[in-house]
Amino acid sequence: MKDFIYNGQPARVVFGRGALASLEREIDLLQASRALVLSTPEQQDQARRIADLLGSRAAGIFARAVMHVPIETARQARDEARRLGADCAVAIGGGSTIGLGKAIALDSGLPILAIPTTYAGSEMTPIFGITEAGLKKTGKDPRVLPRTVIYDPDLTLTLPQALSITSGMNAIAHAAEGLYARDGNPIMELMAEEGIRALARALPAIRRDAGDLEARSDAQYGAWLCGTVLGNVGMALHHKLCHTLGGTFNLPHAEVHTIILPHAIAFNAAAAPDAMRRIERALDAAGRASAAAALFDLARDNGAPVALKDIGGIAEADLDRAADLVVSAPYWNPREIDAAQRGDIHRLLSNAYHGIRPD
Ligand SMILES: NC(=O)C1=CN([C@@H]2O[C@H](COP(=O)(O)OP(=O)(O)OC[C@H]3O[C@@H](n4cnc5c(N)ncnc54)[C@H](OP(=O)(O)O)[C@@H]3O)[C@@H](O)[C@H]2O)C=CC1
Ligand SMILES: O=C(O)/C=C\C(=O)CC(=O)O
Repeated sequence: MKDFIYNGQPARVVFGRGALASLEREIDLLQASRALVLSTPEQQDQARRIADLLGSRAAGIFARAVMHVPIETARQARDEARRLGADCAVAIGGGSTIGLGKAIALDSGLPILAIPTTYAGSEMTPIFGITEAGLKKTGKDPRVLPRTVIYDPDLTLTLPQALSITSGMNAIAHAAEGLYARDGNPIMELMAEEGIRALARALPAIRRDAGDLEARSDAQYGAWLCGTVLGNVGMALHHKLCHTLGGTFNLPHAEVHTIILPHAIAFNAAAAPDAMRRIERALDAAGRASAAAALFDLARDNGAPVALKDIGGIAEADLDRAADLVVSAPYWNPREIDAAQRGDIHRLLSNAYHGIRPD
C-alpha cells in the first residue's frame, strides 16, 4: 500500500426516491429559515415546486442561472440574496445552477443545499467557476462545498436521454482521471471504480427507457461517487483538454467530455496501467477491449457523439490553437506534457475531431 493523505470533505447526502420530501427538515438542520431557490429559466417550474414545499422558509426564487456562471449573473444573485435576507441557497438543476449557488457562497458564506438533476458532480466539490470578460476562472474554496445534497432520482426523469448519456460520461471522466491522480488514494480509487461501474450499468438502461427509475438511481449513485472523486483529487490531461475546448471555443460541456475521454485515456494508458485495469474491470471489458476503446464504445453504443466535427463550433484548423494552449499551461499528468508532446496532443485532438476509435 502506498502512503497517502485523505481529506474527508463534509457533506450530508440524502439519497433515494422521494428524498425531496425531506427538504424542510434539511433546511431546519442547516438552521436556516429563508432560502433563496436557484434554477435556470427553463427549470423554474421545479424551482416553484421547491418554494411551495418550503412554504414560509422560501425567501424567493432566482431563476436566471446560465452555463459557466457569468460574473454579472453571480452579482445579481448575490444582490438578490442580500435584498431578501436569505440565509441559505437551494440550487435545483445541473452544474450551471449549482455553480451559481457556489458563486453566492464564495462571497457570502451562505450554506448551499444542492438538488442535482444532471450527473456532472459539482454538488460534491469545493470547486467553483466564474466567467468574467469571456474568461472562466476556477478555484477551490471549502465555503462553496454544498452542506447538504438531496439526490432524488424522480427529479431526473425529465433529463433528456441524450443529455443523460453525455452527463454520465462527464461523471465517468472525473473517476477515470481520479484513478491516476498524483494525489490519489485507495479510498478514492474504490469510489472511482464503483462510480464508473454504476454509470456503465445505468446508461444503457436509461438509453432504452428514460423512465427506468432503477437506472436513474444507479446513475445518481455513480454521479455522487464520481463527483466526490473530482472534489478530492486533482484532474489531469482530459480535464485540461475539455476546459480548453469548452472555454476557448464555447463547446458544450458534457459532449466535449464524452468525445475527448477515450482519447485522453489512450494517451495516458501506458503511464497508468493500474488505472486502466480498474477502468476495464468497471466497464466489464477486461480481456475484451482496452479502457479507451471500452469508453468509446460506451458512448457510441448509447447514441452519444464521438466526433468533435459532429457537434459544431470548432473547425479542424482550430486544433492547432487548442494543442498550443494545452501544452503551454498543462495540468499535472501521469505522462508528462511539455512542448515536445505537442504533436501527440494534436494527433489526440485530430482523432477526437474525426471520431476515430482508439485501439
Ligand atoms: N465546479 C465543479 O465541480 C463542476 C462544475 N461543472 C460545471 O457545470 C456545468 C456543466 O454542468 P451540467 O450539469 O452538464 O450543465 P447544466 O447545469 O447547464 O445542465 C445541462 C443541461 O441539462 C438540462 N437539465 C438539467 N436538469 C434538467 C431536468 N431536470 N430536466 C430537463 N433538463 C434538465 C439543462 O436544461 P435547462 O438549461 O433547460 O435547464 C441543461 O440544458 C459547466 O459549466 C461545468 O464547468 C461541472 C462539473 C463539476
Ligand atoms: O469549470 C468548472 O466549473 C469546474 C470544474 C469542472 O467543470 C469539472 C468538469 O470539467 O466537469
